[in-house]
Amino acid sequence: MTPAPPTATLDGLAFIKGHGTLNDFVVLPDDHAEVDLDEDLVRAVCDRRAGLGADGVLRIATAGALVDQGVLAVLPEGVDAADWFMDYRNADGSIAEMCGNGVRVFAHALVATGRVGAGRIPVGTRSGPRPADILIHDGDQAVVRVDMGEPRLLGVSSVELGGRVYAGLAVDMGNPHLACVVPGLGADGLRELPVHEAPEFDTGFFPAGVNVEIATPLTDGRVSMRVHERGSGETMSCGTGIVATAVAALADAGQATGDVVVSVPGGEVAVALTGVGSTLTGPSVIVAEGRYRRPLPARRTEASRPEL
Ligand SMILES: N[C@@H](CCC[C@H](N)C(=O)O)C(=O)O
Repeated sequence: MTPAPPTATLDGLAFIKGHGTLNDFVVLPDDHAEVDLDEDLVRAVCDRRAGLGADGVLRIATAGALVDQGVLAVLPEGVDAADWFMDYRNADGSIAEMCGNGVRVFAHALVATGRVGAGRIPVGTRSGPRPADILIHDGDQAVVRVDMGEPRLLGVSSVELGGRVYAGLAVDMGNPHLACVVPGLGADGLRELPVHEAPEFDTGFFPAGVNVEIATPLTDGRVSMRVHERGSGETMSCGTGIVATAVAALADAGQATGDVVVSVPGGEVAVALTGVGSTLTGPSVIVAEGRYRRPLPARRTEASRPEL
């Protein structure tokens, strides 16, 4: 008897690799949401030795296809079925509601692959629409501004990291953040902190986990920040965390609105807080495209299900 063929296509999965200030992603174009993007597959793709390596996966699909395939229960408010939807997964396979750097790379990939033209791109996310404007597009490099919506202040909480307690402002950017601005901390001191270690947070306050930012106070419109992301560990940048940090740094300085440049290990990103919304402007770089060849479980359809 001939053994059953693997459920993968031998050609594997088409992918694009990109990053936004070194927060790196594998982008999977899957317009009709046919790939069974389970936790094992995401972890394997993101594995930095046995896989392609990334902080997260961005599946490109239409919002309608994700609903039809049962990946989304309903269309998030403000997202249309025909919109391109950023189906974001952390490196550990968990799903997150939003990813700010991801939206920049996602929008860049939509343009680079010809799915959309220039102009305002309505990107759907689990937190609702996050429109992106490509300000500069030069092949594999782009500068993208993302409308990040209104940050919601949730109160104050604290984390323990490396034996020290840090107080912070809890900010909902569609996903949860605790942005800790540390009095007297400078960029050199920030570099020494053990942000790679998992912070201990208040699970009552953050029942679904939290992304933790440690930042210097605002000086001349700038802050430095490091982040420990839920589901990915320490990353070189986090767009939603950058906006949350700008909110906390401005609040610490007695302001609710303003422009802040946030310096992260992976580069610099600009935030504008208007009081009713926020934008994030920064780079996107596409570094590779190819095919991921590890055998993949195909989504079973009635047509492909073997007869018993
Ligand atoms: N790096 C992202 C955030 C990704 C999701 C986050 N780890 C979470 O679980 O909420 C960004 O750029 O915003």
